[in-house]
Amino acid sequence: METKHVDVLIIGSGSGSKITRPAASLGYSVAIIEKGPFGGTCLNRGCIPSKMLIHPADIMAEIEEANKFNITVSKPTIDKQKLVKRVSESIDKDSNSIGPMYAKIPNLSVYRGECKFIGTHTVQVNDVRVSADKIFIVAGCRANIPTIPGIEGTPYLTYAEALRLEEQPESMLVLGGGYIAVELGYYFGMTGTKVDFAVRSQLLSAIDKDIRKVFQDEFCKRFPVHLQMKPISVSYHDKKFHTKIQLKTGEVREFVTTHLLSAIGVAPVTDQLNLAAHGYQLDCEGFIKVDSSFRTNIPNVWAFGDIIGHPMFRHTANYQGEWVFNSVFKDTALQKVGITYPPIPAAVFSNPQIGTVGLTQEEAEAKYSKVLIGTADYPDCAMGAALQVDHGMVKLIFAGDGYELVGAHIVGKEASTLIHILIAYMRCKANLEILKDTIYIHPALAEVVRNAVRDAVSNL
Ligand SMILES: Cc1cc2nc3c(=O)[nH]c(=O)nc-3n(C[C@H](O)[C@H](O)[C@H](O)COP(=O)(O)OP(=O)(O)OC[C@H]3O[C@@H](n4cnc5c(N)ncnc54)[C@H](O)[C@@H]3O)c2cc1C
Ligand SMILES: NC(=O)c1ccc[n+]([C@@H]2O[C@H](COP(=O)([O-])OP(=O)(O)OC[C@H]3O[C@@H](n4cnc5c(N)ncnc54)[C@H](O)[C@@H]3O)[C@@H](O)[C@H]2O)c1
Repeated sequence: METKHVDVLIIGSGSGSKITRPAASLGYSVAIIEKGPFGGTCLNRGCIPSKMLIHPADIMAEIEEANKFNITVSKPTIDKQKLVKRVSESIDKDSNSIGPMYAKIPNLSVYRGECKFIGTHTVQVNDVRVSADKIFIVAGCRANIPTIPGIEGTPYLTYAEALRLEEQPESMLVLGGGYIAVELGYYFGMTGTKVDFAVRSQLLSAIDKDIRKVFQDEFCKRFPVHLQMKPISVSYHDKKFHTKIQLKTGEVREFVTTHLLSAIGVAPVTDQLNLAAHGYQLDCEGFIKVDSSFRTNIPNVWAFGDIIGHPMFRHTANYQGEWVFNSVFKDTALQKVGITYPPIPAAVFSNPQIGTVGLTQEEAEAKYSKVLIGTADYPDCAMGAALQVDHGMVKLIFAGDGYELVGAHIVGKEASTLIHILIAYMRCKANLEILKDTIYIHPALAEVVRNAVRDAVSNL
């Protein structure tokens, strides 16, 4: 068995990349271990391919609505095989460019394979034992395995397979109502597949209730969504899934579909890493417990990204990685202080889109005695009329004596972009007065933000 000792070991090449090259460029001996393609979930089976596939779905949705603008378009067709091939090739090219880039760094050793801990500071990958002075565990999550009776052994899809599926599914049942369900289900639904959604509770439960309601109302106009259902059983024969679901009414319905997409959350890969056996503290769901400086309970071992739990976004994992690098290798006093996050935003790239930052109304009301809400609807602003939208909403939440902006939520066209005005305002701790004393471009869609501010003022 070969052994190797390095200064710095990183497990996972997703946001682990925030440590790998920067640490090597400081002259440390560095090792990176990756079991899959370089670039992690976001590049290979997450953010990037999903958005490259959702964009054509958005085009299909625009075409569907073309008649609103007196444009007649004949029914569009989509070459699914070419679309998915193009997306996969583009991603593989990016991912394959990382290895040669790493190979040029003399003090960086690269190990391809699944590693597991065999000591607190030692892992085994293939037939090599690697130990390190400093270890960064950035190994992410995998899709949750559904436990519905009969599903085991059937060719159900998770996001990883769904994003590479070149064939055109005739019909699909989507299990789940979170981010992946509404994004990938929308993609399939708009590109030729008959999609039904089976949701345990409601769509996007973490989103502010008013925003969620607009989303749910619109989404349910497009697709059959079965809320508060309970899966009973799955069987697969004659190339069809037979999924029995108990609906809210108590009725048990069988859905017969060519495809079944399971989108019921993700779980950390801490079991595969054998962490508990070596004294690493995990929470009840298996995520690594870290303090506010991302230190695990084992000295000189840090963890960040999806493997430490919510929020699980690439932008937060990257932010954490940059903070960890800076605080461990540069401004070390920060390790004693811990991270203070700026406002954390998120977007749902479905239809309608959602952009959100800060507290929901429920969270704000639980935290502050004084809460002021302002809302405005897209159709009531000039650009809303030009776009002929019949839905869309901005909701602003101000709190405290000075009415600081503590939450902002948007559902509707361009929500993932529009929310950035409010991310910046929140980052600068802007209050109602500042948002009111701002000139918003006329007649940009951002005027709907101005209208929500005016509504808050009228509610004072
Ligand atoms: C379908 C989908 C769409 C998404 N869309 C968005 C989006 O639009 N915006 C957004 O912000 N986030 C999105 N996310 C979430 C985002 O992808 C994750 O939050 C982010 O990738 C987490 O980064 P990470 O570095 O923590 O983990 P990962 O990117 O998962 O990296 C972990 C790496 O560790 C490797 N690894 C694991 N175990 C081992 C082992 N034992 N040995 C060696 N290597 C190992 C894995 O192969 C992987 O490459 C999406 C996720 C999915 C699934
Ligand atoms: N746009 C984005 O930023 C984006 C997009 C996709 C994924 N993501 C990230 O990836 C993570 C995983 O996404 P996800 O959609 O799988 O998870 P999620 O946590 O968003 O949603 C999981 C859904 O599955 C349901 N569920 C859970 N267990 C179930 C069970 N046993 N039976 C039936 N339903 C069940 C939940 O009620 C929920 O509706 C998200 O938390 C998010 O952080 C982000």
